[in-house]
Amino acid sequence: MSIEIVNVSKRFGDFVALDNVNVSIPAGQLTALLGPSGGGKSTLLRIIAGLETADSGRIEIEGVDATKLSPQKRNVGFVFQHYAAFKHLSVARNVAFGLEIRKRPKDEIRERVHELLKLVHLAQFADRLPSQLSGGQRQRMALARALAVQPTVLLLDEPFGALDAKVRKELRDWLRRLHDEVHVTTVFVTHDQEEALEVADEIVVINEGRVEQIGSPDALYDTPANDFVMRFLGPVTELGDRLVRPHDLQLLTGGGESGAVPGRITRITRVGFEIRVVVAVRDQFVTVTLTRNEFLSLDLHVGSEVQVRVAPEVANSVGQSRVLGAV
Ligand SMILES: Nc1ncnc2c1ncn2[C@@H]1O[C@H](COP(=O)(O)OP(=O)(O)OP(=O)(O)O)[C@@H](O)[C@H]1O
Repeated sequence: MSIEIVNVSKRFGDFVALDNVNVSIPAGQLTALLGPSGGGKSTLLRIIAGLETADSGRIEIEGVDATKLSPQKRNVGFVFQHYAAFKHLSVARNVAFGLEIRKRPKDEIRERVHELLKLVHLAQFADRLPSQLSGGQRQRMALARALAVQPTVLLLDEPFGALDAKVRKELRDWLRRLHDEVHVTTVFVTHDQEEALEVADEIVVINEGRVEQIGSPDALYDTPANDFVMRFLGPVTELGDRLVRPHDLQLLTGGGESGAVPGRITRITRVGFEIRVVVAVRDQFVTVTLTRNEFLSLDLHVGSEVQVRVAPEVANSVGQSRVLGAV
C-alpha cells in the first residue's frame, strides 16, 4: 500500500469534517475520492498533503509515518482546481520551478522539462506565458509541474472542475492515458460520479465525513454497499420496495409474465441514445430506460398498458436484488 490513512478525524469547531476515516490507497493506481459537496474529500486530500493537520489518526506514505512531516518533506505533487501559475514565467520555467529550487543541474532541468512538456502535449508552447494557454492547457502545465520533482504521490483536487464539459471529458481521457504511462500513485477528488467511474482504478465514496464504500468502479456500481452509494453512483428508480437501476427494468407488452406488475405509460422522453419511459404502477411512477431499438420493437405510446419487471438476470444476482426497508 502506498498511502495508509488510519483513524483520521478532523473537526472545524463543532463541525465534524472527517469521522474516523480508514483508507488504504494502493501504489501505482489512480484512486478517486468521490462524494457530494461538503463531504470531506478535500479535507482528506489536504491532510494527506500535509496542508491540513488531522486532530487524531495517522498518515503513512510509502511505509513512512508522515503525520507530522511538513508538506515539502512528504514528496507529494499537488494540483488544485484553480492552478496558480507564475504569470511572468514561461510555461517551461513554470514546469522547471521545483527543479530549480532544488538546484538540479541546468542540463538535467532542460531535459526533464522537455520530456514533461512532451508528455502533457505542450512542447510547442514551452515559451508562452500561462495567460496565453487555454484552461485545459494550463491544467496540463500544472500536472507537468507537479510531476517534475518526481513525487511519490500525485494529489489532484478537482483538477478539471473549472473547465467546460467537453474539455473536462478530454482531460479525463488524457489523465487516464498519462497515468498508464507514468504509473505514479494518484489520488484525485471529484464530485462527478461519471468522472470517477471512467477514470479511476478504485473509488473511495465519502459522505458526511465517513467512508461509505471502497471498491472498483464495477463493484461499486453493481454491488453498492448501501442506498447512498447506489443513488450516488447512477440513476435509480423504485419498483415496489426495491431500489433498481432504470436500465435493469424490462417492459413487456404481453400479459402474465412471472414477477411482472401491470402499469400504464405516462411519459416518454428521448435523451440521446436512450429512451426514458415513465410507467404508473399502483401509486408509484417507475422510470425504465430502453435502447432506441428496444423501444421501437415494443411499439410503445403514452397510455399503453405494459408489464414491468426486473430483468431476470439482474433479479437473480445478489447485489441488485436487495429488498429495501423504508427509502
Ligand atoms: N478551514 C475550514 N474551516 C471551517 N470549516 C471548513 C474548513 N474547511 C472545510 N470546512 C468544512 O468541512 C466540510 C468538508 O469540506 P471539504 O472541502 O473537505 O468537502 P468536499 O467534500 O471536498 O466538498 P467540495 O466538493 O464542495 O469541495 C465542509 O462542510 C466545509 O465547510
